[in-house]
Amino acid sequence: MPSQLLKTQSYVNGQWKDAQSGQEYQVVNPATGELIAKVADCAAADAEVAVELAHEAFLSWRKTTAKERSQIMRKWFDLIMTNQDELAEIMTMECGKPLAESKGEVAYGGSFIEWFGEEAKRVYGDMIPAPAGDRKVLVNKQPVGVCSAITPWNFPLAMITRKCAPAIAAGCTIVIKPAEATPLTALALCELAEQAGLPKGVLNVVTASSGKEVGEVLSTHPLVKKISFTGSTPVGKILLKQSADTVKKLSMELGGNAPFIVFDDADIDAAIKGAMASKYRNTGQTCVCANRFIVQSGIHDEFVKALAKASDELKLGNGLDEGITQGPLINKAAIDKVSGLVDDAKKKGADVVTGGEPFSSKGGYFYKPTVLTGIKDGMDIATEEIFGPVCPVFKFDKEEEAIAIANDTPFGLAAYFYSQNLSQIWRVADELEYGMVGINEGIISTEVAPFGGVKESGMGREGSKYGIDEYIEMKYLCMGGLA
Ligand SMILES: NC(=O)c1ccc[n+]([C@@H]2O[C@H](COP(=O)([O-])OP(=O)(O)OC[C@H]3O[C@@H](n4cnc5c(N)ncnc54)[C@H](O)[C@@H]3O)[C@@H](O)[C@H]2O)c1
Ligand SMILES: O=C[C@H](O)CS(=O)(=O)O
Repeated sequence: MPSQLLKTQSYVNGQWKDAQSGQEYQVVNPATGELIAKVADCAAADAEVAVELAHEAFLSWRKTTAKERSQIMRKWFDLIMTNQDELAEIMTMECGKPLAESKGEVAYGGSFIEWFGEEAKRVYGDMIPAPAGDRKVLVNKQPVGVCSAITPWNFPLAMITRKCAPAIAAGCTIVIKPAEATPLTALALCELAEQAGLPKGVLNVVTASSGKEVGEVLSTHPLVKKISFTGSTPVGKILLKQSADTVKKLSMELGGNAPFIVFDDADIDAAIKGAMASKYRNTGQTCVCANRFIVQSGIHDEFVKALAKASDELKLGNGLDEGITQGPLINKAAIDKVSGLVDDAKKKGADVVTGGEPFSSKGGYFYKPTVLTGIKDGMDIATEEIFGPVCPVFKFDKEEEAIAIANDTPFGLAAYFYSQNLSQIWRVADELEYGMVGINEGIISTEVAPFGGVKESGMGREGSKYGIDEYIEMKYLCMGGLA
């Protein structure tokens, strides 16, 4: 187990701190159930101190030049990539994803620091042609102030850097509460930020066994001007309500229910490749995983057969072991949720083509890769975000049916479809009510593109040239009295 980067205390104002209460909580490996570490279990008082110190740091950090911020961020990115293996090992131990996926996430998460370190130098204001000769009209862009972030367990590094990178690049400071299940990767990031020269109080991580108490401070404290949340829609709604009294700037990256439509003319090999990549990434535990397979009747049976065959070839086990391509689910509650959805579907008439039950392994929370057909309205799996390695397959005949099924959800994060007909591609891309659409591609996330959803999948965008705007306020200056 890597020692240099393994930290178990909160990181506040450049110091490693126990919770004021002295309380700790256990972080366990979901593949084995073994204890990895005991971590500071902070509460409201710890979060309040972090916010106040982040505010103090903001008063000086906002006065640094974009170039100074950019140079520190570049060093931080370089250190993350130098420590990629160690960070990946910590990540796999606490969240279970196979080591190769963890290494990929380190590079993906690091790319937000690299990207926004560059974007820092391109936050341009405006000089607007004035409506009268006695004045100048300008727009000045300034950092929002102290930000807070609350993040999920499934991408323990990337969901943090996708928020702290634009915030820090813009000149803000930030207080982060990582998911209770995966605090160690977040704390390791702080160690590397300190080595890169990030001043104290700019990046702060407050660990806690529950989000409620610390989250309440981070969503109501008057010194916090912006909250960025990534997680489930129900929790996002709680934070939206809690943030209202102080009218905070908001970014919400919430739940998904991605349709994966396959038309008769699709390249079936490409569709299977995309389906496997999208569905089984992080053992089906990502917000953009294909959640419903909607397959045209002409290609349905061939697609189902190929999907089941590829699913059977996945190798379940401890993500640290060689050749493992499917890790555990994050905890017992996740196993119970996925089992409940599959059992409900079976009871209501779905057929199990492969899988359909937990995979018994000592201490770990494993579920067999599963393909179900005959999915109908009324089955819970037809509407719920599965967050596990299960492929429910709907069959359709006409294009408009597929679009209606795909859009029939309160969610609107990612959608995918496979077709080789250009007119159909433009028609379907226009009609899908989602923030992001993969066309003949199952893996679409990148730091250069705007990531985010519509409807109850959230608001705002992360990454891309748009991502830094979430941490900027525009100030209009009218310079009058000029002869
Ligand atoms: N849209 C995206 O970019 C994106 C990315 C990753 C995950 N997700 C979504 O996140 C969910 C899975 O992640 P999860 O299980 O960690 O989600 P979750 O909503 O249960 O927890 C997310 C974070 O919120 C905190 N939290 C929980 N209750 C809280 C409360 N009352 N007040 C304040 N904070 C609270 C948790 O401690 C955790 O840090 C899925 O719905 C997935 O779709 C979305
Ligand atoms: O789970 C949600 C993440 O945002 C997925 S991704 O890493 O951005 O594709």
